[in-house]
Amino acid sequence: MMEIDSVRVESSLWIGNKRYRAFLSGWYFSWTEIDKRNREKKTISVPVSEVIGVKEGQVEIQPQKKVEDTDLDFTLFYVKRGSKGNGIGAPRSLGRTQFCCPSRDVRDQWITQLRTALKTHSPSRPHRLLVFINPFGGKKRGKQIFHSLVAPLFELAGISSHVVVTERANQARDYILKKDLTGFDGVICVGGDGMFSELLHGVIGRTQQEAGISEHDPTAMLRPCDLHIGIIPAGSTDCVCFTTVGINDPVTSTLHIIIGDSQPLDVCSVHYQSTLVHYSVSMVGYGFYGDVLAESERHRWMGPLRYDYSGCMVYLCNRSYPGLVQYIPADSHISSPRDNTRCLSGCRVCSESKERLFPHFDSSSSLYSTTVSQYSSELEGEWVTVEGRFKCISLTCISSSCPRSPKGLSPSAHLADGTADLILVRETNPLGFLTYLHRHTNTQDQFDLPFVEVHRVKAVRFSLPPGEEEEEYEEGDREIQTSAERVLEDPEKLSGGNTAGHSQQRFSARKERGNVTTSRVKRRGFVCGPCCAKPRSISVWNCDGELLPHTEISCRVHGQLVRLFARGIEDSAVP
Ligand SMILES: CCCCCCCCCCCCC/C=C/[C@@H](O)[C@H](COP(=O)(O)O)NC(=O)CCCCCCCCCCCCCCC
Ligand SMILES: Nc1ncnc2c1ncn2[C@@H]1O[C@H](COP(=O)(O)OP(=O)(O)O)[C@@H](O)[C@H]1O
Ligand SMILES: [Ca+2]
Repeated sequence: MMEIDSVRVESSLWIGNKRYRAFLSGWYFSWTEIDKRNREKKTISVPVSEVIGVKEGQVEIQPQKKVEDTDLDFTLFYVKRGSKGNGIGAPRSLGRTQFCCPSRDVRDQWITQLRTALKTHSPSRPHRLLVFINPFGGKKRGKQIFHSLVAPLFELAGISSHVVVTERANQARDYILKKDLTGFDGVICVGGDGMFSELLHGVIGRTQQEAGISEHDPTAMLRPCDLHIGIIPAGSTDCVCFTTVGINDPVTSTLHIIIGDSQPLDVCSVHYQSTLVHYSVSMVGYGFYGDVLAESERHRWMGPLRYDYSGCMVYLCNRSYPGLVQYIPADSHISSPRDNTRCLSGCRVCSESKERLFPHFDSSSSLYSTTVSQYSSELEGEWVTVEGRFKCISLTCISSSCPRSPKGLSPSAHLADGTADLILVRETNPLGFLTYLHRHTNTQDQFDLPFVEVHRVKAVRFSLPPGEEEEEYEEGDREIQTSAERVLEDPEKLSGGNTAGHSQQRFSARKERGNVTTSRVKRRGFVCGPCCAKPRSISVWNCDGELLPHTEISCRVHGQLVRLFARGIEDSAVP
């Protein structure tokens, strides 16, 4: 018999030939084995928010779909936590349990009750998603990963998707900026950090355009984006996925998307004079990381290995670069890059940051006050100046961990605290620099070296020493337009109003990818490869895997600007 009251649903059920007592109460669905003497044995509990679907009959979807429509059975699919895989967070897989009921009536009641609970307890699940697949990312397995691993799970969960297989770089970004997105609850990329970056630019640009905020204005307070971004890892580094989920596994990421997990993320805007150049989440890097990226673009055919090969080549060149770095420190009472903490799921530092970042947010109506200033007070503070020769300069909003470096560029960085970590590695001997690099891969502290310093910051700017002035690019001239400008053919709609001059900027760091050719960034005194004869004094910025066309840039952190379908790293056994 089935007992139903306002707080609890209960009945006997069978799994195979074993009898269970099943309960649905509050947020959990549980089943306890009852032995022949009516004693309770072990209980399995699944949060309703982690149920993927409830199907009539005996249903299998792996290794292939099989449905046997029997009267007494129903099959429950849910998120199952696996043991540690090859990441720093636990992988998730699809759990499946087939229940047999005493009657068809009881079966139908269980299905109805479970589906109602699912609707009540999972209000933020997506129903319709826009998916972009880069067929050339990473090992070129994007399409296969989506169709074999992701699509069957979406179908099981009742999520419909519109799929776009990209044919050119920036197609996904332009689509988000230009097309009607009504009805979509999120945008998904199947690819690497470059594809994520396209979605990031599309979503931020579109939100600012709709809010009438100029992305070019370095002091403007950007509007946080409602449309969630999901990442199915199928690229080379997949740093954003690894840092926000703890593992690069397409099934784990798909399950986070289905249950509508939400993880806010800091974003850094990079400006040249008063023009927006790029947004970054994982790394804005000059010196070593810039040179590695420039070199690796020539070896794209090697796939993900190109970074290791180029890393060795650039390491052997043993270069350092002069520069002037200025930064505005973040409040050191809140957190520090050397406090040995990790930003884990439900992080206190990040949740307490929300109020500080959005003092004008009205949580009762989920609205931002339109009467308050569009300009951020976050930029208040003293600029600190550091001058010298550097092996590398890196700025990262998040820890930027990846399989190559499981603790990341800055292990104690926070995903959503409104700050970034600035790492300055001064000129040193090759063994010293190798020690620094190697410490990214083990438990030793990479900041505990005399030539390394790290600062938690809100903004950074970089300039060359006098006499090393910046040059314009000559190659493959292309108009630079920001996200908003691409969509808004009518610039008057932008309230910031300083867009007119920006399309004059020349952007010639032209890159074409995948099956197309790659033309490298060239500048005087900058010759890629280990074979260069003369020392170079200017490197190039690597911004989340893109080469920037400018050297004297300024960067600013925008706290919790976007949201991912993720929940941070849950495993406490992180290195
Ligand atoms: C001796 C071992 C050294 C290991 C050093 C590991 C440092 C790892 C830091 C990782 C920071 C990752 C930041 C993320 C950047 C991505 O956004 C971005 C784009 O990714 P996508 O292609 O998937 O679109 N990726 C990158 O720019 C790649 C940067 C990768 C740098 C790796 C360098 C490997 C260096 C190996 C040096 C070996 C020296 C050996 C000398 C004998
Ligand atoms: N169809 C396509 N052809 C060429 N380039 C593309 C295409 N789709 C996306 N891209 C670009 O390829 C770059 C790399 O893609 P990504 O998915 O990040 O792979 P990887 O991690 O291997 O670099 C991205 O910057 C993206 O803009
Ligand atoms: Ca941060």
